[in-house]
Formats: sequence, structure tokens, C-alpha cells
Amino acid sequence: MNQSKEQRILNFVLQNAVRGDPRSVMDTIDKYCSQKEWAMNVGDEKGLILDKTVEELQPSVVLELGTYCGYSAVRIARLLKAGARLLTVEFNPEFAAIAKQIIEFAGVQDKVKILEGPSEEIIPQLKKKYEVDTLDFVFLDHWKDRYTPDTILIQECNLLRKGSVLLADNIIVPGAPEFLKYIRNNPRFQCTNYPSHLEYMKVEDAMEKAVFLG
Ligand SMILES: O=C(c1ccccc1)c1ccc(O)c(O)c1[N+](=O)[O-]
Ligand SMILES: [Mg+2]
Repeated sequence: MNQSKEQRILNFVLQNAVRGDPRSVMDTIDKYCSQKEWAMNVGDEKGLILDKTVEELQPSVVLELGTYCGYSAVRIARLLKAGARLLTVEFNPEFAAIAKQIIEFAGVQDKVKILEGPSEEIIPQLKKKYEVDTLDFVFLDHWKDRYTPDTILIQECNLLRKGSVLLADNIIVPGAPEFLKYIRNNPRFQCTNYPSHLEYMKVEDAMEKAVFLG
């Protein structure tokens, strides 16, 4: 049966990256997706914005919405301090299976837990089932029409604390206009825009950071 693009990405990592080396895994995925087949990883340029956000925040508990192949999970997990953890939510079981293998190959599996299912079902389970008190950092990179309802749901579940940071990918392409309107008009968030480019393309994109003010 024909392989999926995500399976081809995994194979390229297994054959070309260095096991246990997150940087090597990231660079190998970026090389494949810039030279062979485009894929919706956050990529190297926007990845630097993600890195800086994680490094500044030094979060203990991170939620990622939209695991895909695990590129950003590897990117985030490699920067987490001892004892910190990343919970990453993926709706698509094929993507989740690929991500599991890439995260394990990179050697960051002890910091990462993949939660398979719809974000709207998983978010209300975080406190009781996954022993989350509050989230220090949330990376939104899943279906763009879920950004707003899931941000509202996260607040309804009392998962944010004063200083919690949201970072949303793809503000311009594919775009999240409803989310941008919601978050920029919400007095409980302090927003900052980070212009960048769509991964592996000369197309303008941006990320939006929103700090919860309590
Ligand atoms: O929605 C798409 C998309 C739409 C159409 C075709 C391919 C991808 C997309 C594009 C770039 C992203 O960085 C990203 O996170 C996504 N996504 O699905 O979450
Ligand atoms: Mg994205």
C-alpha cells in the first residue's frame, strides 16, 4: 500500500537523523520538508519564536494542541527543565503513531505524553485524569477553527493561572481571524504578534502570543 507523507518523513528521520539527538531530528525533518515534500511542521523560522518563548518561560507543564509528526513536541521537550512535562494532543491516530516514533527516536519520550483524541474531550480531563493543576504554556497548532473554542474551554476548566502563556501558530496562513479578534479584544490577555513566514515557504505568516492576566 502507498506510504503516507508522514510515514515518508518518519522513514527519512530513521535513516538520516542521529538517535537521541533532538536537534538532528528537527534538522532532518526541516531538510526533508523544505527539499522533498512540504509538511505542516512549525519549521525552523517560527520554531525559533517557539524556542524563545519556552526558554523565557521555563514552563513546568505545557499543553500542545496539534502534535502532527511530533516536530514541535521534540522542539519544546528538548528545552524543558528536569521534571517538566509536555502533554500533546493529536486527533489523527496515524499522526499520533508517527509522532510517538519520532519523539522516541529523538529521546525526549520521558518528557512527553501524547493524548490521542479530540481536544474538546481531552481538555476537560486534564485536571483529574492527567493530574494537571494549571498550564504554564499552551502551544496552539491544531485546526484553526478550534483555537477560540479551545481557549474558552481551557479557561472554563480553570487551567490558566496569572502569567500562563498561549502561543498560536498560523495567524495569517491558513489564518485564525476569529481567534485573533477574540484574544485581542479580551482584557484578560496581553497580546504580542510575531511576524514570520509559513514553514518552508516565502509566504507571510505570524504567531500570536497571549499572556493571561488572571
Ligand atoms: O491547516 C493547515 C493546512 C491546510 C491545508 C493543507 C495543509 C495544511 C495547516 C497549515 C500550516 C500549519 O502550520 C498548520 O498547523 C496547519 N494545520 O492544519 O494545523
Ligand atoms: Mg502550524
